[in-house]
Amino acid sequence: MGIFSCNSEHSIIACDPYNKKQWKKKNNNKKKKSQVPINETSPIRRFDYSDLEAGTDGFSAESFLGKGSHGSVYRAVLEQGSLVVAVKKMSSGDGNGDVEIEILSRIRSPLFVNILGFSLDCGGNKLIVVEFMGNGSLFELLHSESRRPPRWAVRVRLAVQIAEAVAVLHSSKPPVIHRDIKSSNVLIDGKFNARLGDFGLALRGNVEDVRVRGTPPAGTLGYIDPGYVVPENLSPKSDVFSFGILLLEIISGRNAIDLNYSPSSVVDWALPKIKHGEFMELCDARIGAPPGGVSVVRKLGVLAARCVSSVAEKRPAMEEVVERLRVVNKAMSESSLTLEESYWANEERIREFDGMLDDSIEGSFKSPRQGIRRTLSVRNRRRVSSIQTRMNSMKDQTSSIVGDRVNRSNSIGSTYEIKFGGSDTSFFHDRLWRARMKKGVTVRMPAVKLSRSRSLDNQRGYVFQLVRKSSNGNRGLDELKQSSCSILLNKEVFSSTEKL
Ligand SMILES: Nc1ncnc2c1ncn2[C@@H]1O[C@H](COP(=O)(O)OP(=O)(O)OP(=O)(O)O)[C@@H](O)[C@H]1O
Repeated sequence: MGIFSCNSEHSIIACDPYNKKQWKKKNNNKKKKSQVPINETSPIRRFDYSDLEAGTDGFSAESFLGKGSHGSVYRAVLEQGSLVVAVKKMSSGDGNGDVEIEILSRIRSPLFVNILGFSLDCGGNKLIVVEFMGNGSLFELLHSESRRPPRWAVRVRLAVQIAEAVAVLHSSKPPVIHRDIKSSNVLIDGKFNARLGDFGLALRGNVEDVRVRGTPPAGTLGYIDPGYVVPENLSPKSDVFSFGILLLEIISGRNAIDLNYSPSSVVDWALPKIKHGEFMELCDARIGAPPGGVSVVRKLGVLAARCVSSVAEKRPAMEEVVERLRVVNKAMSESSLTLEESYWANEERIREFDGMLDDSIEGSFKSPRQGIRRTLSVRNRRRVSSIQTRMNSMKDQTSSIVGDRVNRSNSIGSTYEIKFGGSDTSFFHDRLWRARMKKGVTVRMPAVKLSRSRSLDNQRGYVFQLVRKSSNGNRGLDELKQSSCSILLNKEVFSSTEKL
């Protein structure tokens, strides 16, 4: 039986002498290390080390993205700025890079952080080049104090995508078991989609395979299946266990293991609450109840509890997890669609929302010159019973968001850019938007577009600065409507960004 070694919050690997020898032999074999296991048809390429060095400014602190147990990760800008990648500089002698290259060169999916290629430095150490994920890791998203915690709609959507990624692995032939599913291995791409990454511990093959059976248990403390203590116990259900922990983390915003709490393990903390039906206590206190209320939390909590069952056979297969999460996702989006949630759905979809608000808002405007102030109101208060088909219908029709619903209507008039400022910066907490706002650049706010409506028409020549008055954590038009936002005018900027 293996001895567990643990490196703080990082991955742990259990070794027995036989395998230790095997791994050592593999890693000491320089010739072998430089032979990247790719075949003729592999989609991955070999990058020049000098290009990676130049693209990261000599692996400078500015390009540094983070450090894991297997090395450091850098952002590299290549090919005259047309290609942005992440470069994983593996610690010398780390065999996980080989595993990652081998697995990722065989399976690709938009749900993964895909490999683009590799490189070797002059010492023969491996560098892996993977897709760059512009929005950091799920761990940072959930736990960073400097970012606003993601809303429910975002959390459930990300959970669906992670589950789908794991299901793709398990259903591939032969199956792949990731063995290190955790929030820091889920990265968020530029469109705010979850991507499963870090395949350094993954195993490809059927559980009966000698190679799989001969590989010592590995994973991360807090996420690893407690039943996976000998190689023979490995199955896709170990990934299901880790996913269950991740789901509890997503629901509660709690770390898998947090010594500030008692009990420190999120499972030990959550399971009694689920058992006693105290579902709302699972919710991340920073965001409160989800749209759909207790029924949604119950579904999520019960699913997570099944995933972390101590009996592996009782855990659902990943396909079932995906199905159940999709149901929750659908139920939630039918309960309510706030503007911010729509925004988080992803930027591309939001672009499709363009024009939706035409004819739906009249402003509360205070002109610096005239000193006139009017109350913001939502003009069109029609409600529809369902928003089920909203995404499909957006491509060919323009719509309007009214309250928390989407109505289809004909778009009228043109729209204006909005300059953010003042207290409104908290409205969007996406890192990118914040960065842009910090720089004082005028950005287009996708969720609130103002038509050249009656109230605006005679006030052309201004940029509208949205000032949120609500102190209860504005979450979108629904609250925008209720909290009587006002819009201030700023002539100078508007004149250069008048029309979209
Ligand atoms: N493709 C990527 N794009 C952008 N940032 C990345 C990418 N891959 C990793 N990072 C950043 O680098 C950090 C370190 O990643 P890495 O995968 O090496 O370690 P980890 O997952 O945090 O820890 P461990 O190695 O213990 O699993 C991540 O937390 C993330 O912030």
